[in-house]
Amino acid sequence: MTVAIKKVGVIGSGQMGNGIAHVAALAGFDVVLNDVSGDRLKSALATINGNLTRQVSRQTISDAERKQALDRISSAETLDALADCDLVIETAVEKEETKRKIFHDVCAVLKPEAIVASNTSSISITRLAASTDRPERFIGIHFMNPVPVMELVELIRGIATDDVTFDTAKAFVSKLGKQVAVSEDFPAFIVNRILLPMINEAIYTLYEGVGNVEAIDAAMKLGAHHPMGPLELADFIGLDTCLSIMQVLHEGLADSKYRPCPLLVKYVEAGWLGRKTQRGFYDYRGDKPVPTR
Ligand SMILES: CC(=O)CC(=O)SCCNC(=O)CCNC(=O)[C@H](O)C(C)(C)COP(=O)(O)OP(=O)(O)OC[C@H]1O[C@@H](n2cnc3c(N)ncnc32)[C@H](O)[C@@H]1OP(=O)(O)O
Ligand SMILES: NC(=O)C1=CN([C@@H]2O[C@H](COP(=O)(O)OP(=O)(O)OC[C@H]3O[C@@H](n4cnc5c(N)ncnc54)[C@H](OP(=O)(O)O)[C@@H]3O)[C@@H](O)[C@H]2O)C=CC1
Repeated sequence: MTVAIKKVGVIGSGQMGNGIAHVAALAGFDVVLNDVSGDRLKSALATINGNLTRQVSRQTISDAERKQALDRISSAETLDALADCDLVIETAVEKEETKRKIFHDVCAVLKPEAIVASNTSSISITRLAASTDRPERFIGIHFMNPVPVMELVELIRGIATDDVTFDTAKAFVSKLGKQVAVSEDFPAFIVNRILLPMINEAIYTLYEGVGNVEAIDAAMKLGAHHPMGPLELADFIGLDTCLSIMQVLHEGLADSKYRPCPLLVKYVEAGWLGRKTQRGFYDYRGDKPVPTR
């Protein structure tokens, strides 16, 4: 059994939030996009319009569909605007305390039957669910970046998630035209349990001087046919998010093989978070990315 989803709230309008709002609106859902920053919301709407326009120019959607999708998205700086949502997807920064505060505040305004989901990359769904008034209607819906392009969404049940919530989330993901992979609730789930240690190892390879940025990325692109090199991908994901995921793996599985590379820590401490701050393993401020090591 599923419940009807018509209106979707998206909390956090960064790269994942704008992608989730984009695909949900294109699939016919009404969307309320929330962020603490009005500037972020403006730039998220501009990004969504840019990505939709590119889809029009590639003839994957019509201009009328672009306009309808944009009309379905409203933006809000406060959580009150999410009160009549049937499903809310939190996709703010990968910090457990921030997410817990958001769930506390949003549950206070939501109708009791609304489903609450997190797009967390790594944090325990059971633990996040326990910070809400509705653990049975809480679930992990984990999209991949870039959301409009990637086919997969991981679904993660917490210990209390009920069948209706799971079936409704599954139907929602399939209405977006994406495939589901079901993961048990272990640190970083499936994709990031495998992908992030690989990225962390690439950073150790750089840290130990085995190769420079260009050599490491070229090796994995040309030698293993990865679409992006691991350092380019780390910059794309965001180095703060990469570090948070490694910390969750390290703490949650208590195994030294997940120790975040000190060089990753240093980049994050410098505020060099990758593409979103224009500097990470590459410097994006010029015409083309230049390696920083
Ligand atoms: C951290 C987590 O919790 C989980 C994660 O998400 S881990 C990250 C998972 N993602 C990846 O591993 C991405 C790896 N990279 C890739 O697959 C590819 O490099 C890529 C799809 C991002 C770009 O592909 P590309 O062939 O180099 O570029 P390009 O030809 O310009 O783009 C391919 C398509 O993606 C679209 N695209 C590229 N970047 C985009 C973006 N940021 N947003 C929206 N669409 C985008 C392009 O418009 C293009 O669409 P069409 O095929 O309809 O024309
Ligand atoms: N990057 C990736 O490849 C993937 C990330 N994820 C997960 O998605 C989530 C978001 O990641 P991503 O989009 O990359 O991060 P970004 O840093 O791009 O965006 C996060 C957004 O959340 C906003 N924000 C912070 N606090 C709040 C709050 N209290 N209420 C509302 N909005 C808030 C931030 O605003 P401000 O900047 O003003 O603080 C920012 O706009 C994380 O949990 C991440 O792990 C999942 C899959 C892939």
